[in-house]
Amino acid sequence: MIYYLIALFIIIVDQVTKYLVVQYMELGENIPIIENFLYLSSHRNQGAAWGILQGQMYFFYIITMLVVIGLIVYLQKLPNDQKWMKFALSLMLGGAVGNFIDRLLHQEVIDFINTFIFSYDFPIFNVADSALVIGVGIILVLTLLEGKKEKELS
Ligand SMILES: CCC[C@@H]1OC(=O)[C@@H](C)C[C@H](C)CCCCC(=O)CCC[C@@H](CC)/C=C/C=C(\COC)CC[C@@H](O)[C@@H](O)C[C@H](O)CNC1=O
Repeated sequence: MIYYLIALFIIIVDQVTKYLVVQYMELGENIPIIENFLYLSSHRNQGAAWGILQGQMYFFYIITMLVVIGLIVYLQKLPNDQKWMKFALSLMLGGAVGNFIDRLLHQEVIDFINTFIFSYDFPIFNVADSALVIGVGIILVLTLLEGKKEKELS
């Protein structure tokens, strides 16, 4: 149950930050937070990561629905001792729903976090994307650790 509250928290933070960007920033406006590293840039994306599949909303609705159903089934099935795994799934659930709301309401996703990682202009993203990527990252680490443990045991 707590995991749905985490997902809900992610959705609220995601939607509130997007609301503030829409309300208080012009499209294309750039606000430097840390020069040459972190900027707030009001941006819209009709696609997925790196703007792939622009405008394919029905595809995104179907994929996101499958992702959300998969995450809920997995959250229900996993034993309660798998806290980190369930935490990662709840982050991804919140992220997927956050972007889904944008796609349903606006047929595009609101992005505003603009970072220059090693001077590479990484695509502008949002809180939902961050939750998704962190969730994927935690699952990757858990899987690697699991694999390592098995190797030591065998
Ligand atoms: C994070 C997944 C993208 C997110 O997927 C979603 O919504 C899911 C729930 C539904 C999609 C329809 C299906 C997944 C597509 C998978 C994908 O795309 C490959 C992703 C790899 C990933 C490694 C795990 C890289 C990460 C990139 C970025 C995130 O950096 C933090 C750049 C984000 C910017 O391009 C920004 O404009 C994107 C915009 O906000 C819309 N966001 C989405 O479509």
